Amino acid sequence: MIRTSRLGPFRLTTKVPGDKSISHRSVMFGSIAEGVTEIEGFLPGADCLSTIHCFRQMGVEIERTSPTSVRVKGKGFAGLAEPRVPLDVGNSGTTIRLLLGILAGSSIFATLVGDESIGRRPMGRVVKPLRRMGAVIDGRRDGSYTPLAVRGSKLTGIRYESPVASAQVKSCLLLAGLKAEGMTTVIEPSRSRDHTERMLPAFGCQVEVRDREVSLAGGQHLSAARVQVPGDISSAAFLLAAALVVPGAEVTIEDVGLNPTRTGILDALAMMGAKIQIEETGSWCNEPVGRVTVTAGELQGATIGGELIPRLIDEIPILAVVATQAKGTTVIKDAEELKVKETNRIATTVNELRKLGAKIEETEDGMIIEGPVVLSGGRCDSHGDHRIGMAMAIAGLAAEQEVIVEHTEAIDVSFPRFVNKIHEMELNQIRKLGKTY
Ligand SMILES: O=C(O)C1=C[C@@H](OP(=O)(O)O)[C@@H](O)[C@H](O)C1
Ligand SMILES: C=C(OP(=O)(O)O)C(=O)O
Repeated sequence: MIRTSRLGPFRLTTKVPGDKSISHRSVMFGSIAEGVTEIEGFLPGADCLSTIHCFRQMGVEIERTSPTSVRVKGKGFAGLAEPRVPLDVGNSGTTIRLLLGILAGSSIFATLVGDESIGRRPMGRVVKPLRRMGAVIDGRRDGSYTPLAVRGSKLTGIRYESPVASAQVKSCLLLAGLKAEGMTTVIEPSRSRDHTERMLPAFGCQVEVRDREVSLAGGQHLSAARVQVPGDISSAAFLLAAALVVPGAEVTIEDVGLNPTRTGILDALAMMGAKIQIEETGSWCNEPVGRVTVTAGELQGATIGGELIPRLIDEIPILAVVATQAKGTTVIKDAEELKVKETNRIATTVNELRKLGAKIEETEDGMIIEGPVVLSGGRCDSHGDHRIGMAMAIAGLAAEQEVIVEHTEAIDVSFPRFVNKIHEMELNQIRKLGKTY
């Protein structure tokens, strides 16, 4: 459980834990590469630890040399050992979908299970195209849901027009494509995060990107790399949002990933009139990195939809919190994908924010929020969804009464020690004459 209450003006300069998407990929690619991959800035969140656990069960030696440093002794694709027990992906959609792509073209048999939430998430979106490549996969409801079983087999490359802009679908098929005969191409309706395309070249693979189309040739081998993981912009979003719901606040996040396929949240906040300064300071393993500062100020409602959605998909719950403090109507549309995340995030965001006094309506493909409102506060629940838990805790910083968020253990999935950042904000309140404003 986390309790938060209204904050006075504060200034905070901080860093956030490593990017979840990049941390997963660094362990996966390192495991199927030849040689030793060294990862720095790894996210020690539950999801990425699930990825480590799965590869250890396939005989890969993975050493955690510090809480955020990982050494992976790669086995090459062919070196993966057949796991004797089901691979447990926990709560992680990225782990299961990318792993399916790796296993489909392997020479082993494996079963995949996850928690109750994973059991509700659609797997047909990767199982169906993988079967077209020749994969042998079975599972509950004809492979639409976990538990799943994969028997590695010979694959052939395909040209696949994905109906959804999903980096998990794209990455799964590209990983299977590495073991397939011929070319594999994935075309997306709009661009999803491109970490796979950026990281594979660092591991010695050639990937061709043309607008919404990504291709690679089968039969390529990966060789070990050094990966420095930038801070996760999706985690930073919660702290930046705090600067927008607390009058007089300012938050700076350093060393955060600024990959344009991930910075949709900064664009959306700018559309709402937020004062944002972005400074790119470098490139880590083909990923732009920098510093972002958000300063409190008046916000207006905006319409957020279309190609922006895949670039901020995980940030929509916190965007909704910010929208409660913006003047006018905010419409979030084209976001049906939210229904198949850890929870149905349209329903959980709307229901939980309403408990705190927000004016918010659910729609078929998103939500409509009216602001500004003074949130009343009260009791709400993460429903086991890390992003909902954090969004509600940040809402509490602007509420009249205390906000109590239940089931916040889930936050460890992507942002261990999130609550310490709230304490840092509290400690950094600007004090005048011994009073806290
Ligand atoms: O590829 C990834 O690392 C991710 C892709 C996104 O999911 P979809 O591909 O299902 O959109 C995102 O929501 C998830 O947090 C991480
Ligand atoms: C949807 C998420 O992750 P995953 O799909 O990997 O479970 C998330 O982190 O918000």
